[in-house]
Amino acid sequence: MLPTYPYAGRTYTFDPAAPIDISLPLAPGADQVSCFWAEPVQFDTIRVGSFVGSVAQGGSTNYQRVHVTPHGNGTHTECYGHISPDPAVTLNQCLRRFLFVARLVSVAPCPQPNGDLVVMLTDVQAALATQPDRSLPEALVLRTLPNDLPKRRRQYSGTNPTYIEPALAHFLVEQGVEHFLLDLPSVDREEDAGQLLAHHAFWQYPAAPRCGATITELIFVPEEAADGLYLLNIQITSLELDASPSKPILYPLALVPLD
Ligand SMILES: N[C@@H](CC(=O)c1ccccc1NC=O)C(=O)O
Repeated sequence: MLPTYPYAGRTYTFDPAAPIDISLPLAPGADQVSCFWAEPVQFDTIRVGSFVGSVAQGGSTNYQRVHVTPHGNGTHTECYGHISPDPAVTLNQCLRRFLFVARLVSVAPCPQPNGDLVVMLTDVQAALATQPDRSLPEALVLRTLPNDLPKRRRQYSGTNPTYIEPALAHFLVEQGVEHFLLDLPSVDREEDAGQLLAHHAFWQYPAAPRCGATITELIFVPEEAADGLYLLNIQITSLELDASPSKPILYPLALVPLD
């Protein structure tokens, strides 16, 4: 028998043995996704006296230091601490739940007169309208089209990547979406003179900060996942920082028919 999860007055089942991992791996080297001019991930072998933290080099154990840039090296989740001067606003304090109902929606960005590619509110609304149940749960996963595999390794820095229309962020707030996940480096334009309009809109910062709300960037949603409803598990590290490398996992939700 499969476990059930309640949503909107109905009961859904999911299969814990059928996870869809929508995170990108963090690995050393230049062949990994990268944005905002981050240095590649680096693992350094620790040496203390005669000890070497490498079994391959004769040590008893592998023992390495990790050099990682959460916003630039791969899938990461952030809280409004990303745009606040307060160092106490950390993701580890803001994110207190880890299981959510999510809707996956796929949308192509729209070329703008200045050449920018932008995911527009009306296109997200149109994509939602094609789904049998249009309701927006507490999480929205945005897959941009085309969903090409090179996206998993793209070097985004200096390429003016696709971003979202701030009106889309406002819409998500109105709809009560607390967790927004997308396969882009940022919800905002790479270079916008520090405006970060969509970040500010999504977190309602500084007027009324949505403390529990998170944005997860640089996900990759495999083709096998169809648009629809999922159970979403967001796993993070307990770093007391505005952001953490993260591992979002989707489980397809199946509606249990009423008898
Ligand atoms: N667009 C911003 C920079 C920015 O958004 C940013 C810079 C470094 C690391 C992450 C960033 N944004 C991520 O969402 C600016 O032009 O100041």
